[in-house]
Amino acid sequence: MTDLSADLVQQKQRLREKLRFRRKHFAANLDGMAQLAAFRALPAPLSERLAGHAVVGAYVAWGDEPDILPMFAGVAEAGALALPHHAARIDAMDFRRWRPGEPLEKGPWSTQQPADHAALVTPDIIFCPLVGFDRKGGRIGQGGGHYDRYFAAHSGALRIGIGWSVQEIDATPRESTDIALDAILTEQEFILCGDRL
Ligand SMILES: Nc1nc2c(c(=O)[nH]1)N(C=O)[C@@H](CNc1ccc(C(=O)N[C@@H](CCC(=O)O)C(=O)O)cc1)CN2
Ligand SMILES: Nc1ncnc2c1ncn2[C@@H]1O[C@H](COP(=O)(O)OP(=O)(O)OP(=O)(O)O)[C@@H](O)[C@H]1O
Repeated sequence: MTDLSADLVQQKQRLREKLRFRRKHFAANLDGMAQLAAFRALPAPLSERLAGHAVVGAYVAWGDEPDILPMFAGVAEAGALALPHHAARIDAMDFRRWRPGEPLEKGPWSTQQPADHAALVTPDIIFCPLVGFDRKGGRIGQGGGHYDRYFAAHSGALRIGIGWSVQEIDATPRESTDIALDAILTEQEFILCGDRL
């Protein structure tokens, strides 16, 4: 690792700690009505994409992440919802189909995931949880590089970041392996980045 990339990794780690703290306090102070209203409706450009039976990659909220599954109730009933899955910590992240009523299991990173025998699918559009973001589509995740590697291997899938508005920063330190988001959805706005949507 060069000194420059070591420095970027350190900068990102410091930002992650600060942003997780902000996210925790924001989520703890959201009142019940605000919780109910947040992330319940898809912005028009996204619902148009989903109408064509696109396979949607979402996630089961963990800790203070926004819960987005209610937004995809119809998609899930139609059998077009996929969730991240890890066979083991050393294995790459993939996506498995999941329908309401099917079991979820605790994965090797403690997140809830479909059973190991669930069908492997490739989402057309991926909603990924953020630790931090900027308006140009820069993203800070958990730090494992799992989404970065998945995005690199599946560059055709649309990438939508999900976060609370307080997770915004002016600019995220960018490593060569970072892949920009196409859009970001917060409880307040839908931010388009790039020209794929
Ligand atoms: N809800 C949700 N599901 C998800 C993710 C996520 O961030 N949120 N993932 C996103 O990749 C994948 C799971 N992978 C994860 C990898 C690392 C950590 C994490 O918090 N790591 C801690 C250290 C944990 C440890 O070493 O024990 C950290 O980086 O501080 C979380 C999830 C797939 N599913
Ligand atoms: N396409 C890739 N191929 C190989 N290594 C990668 C790739 N993408 C990321 N990495 C590695 O993963 C490390 C962590 O990446 P980064 O700090 O960007 O994580 P993150 O984006 O916060 O996490 P995630 O992608 O899981 O949400 C990077 O320093 C890099 O070494």
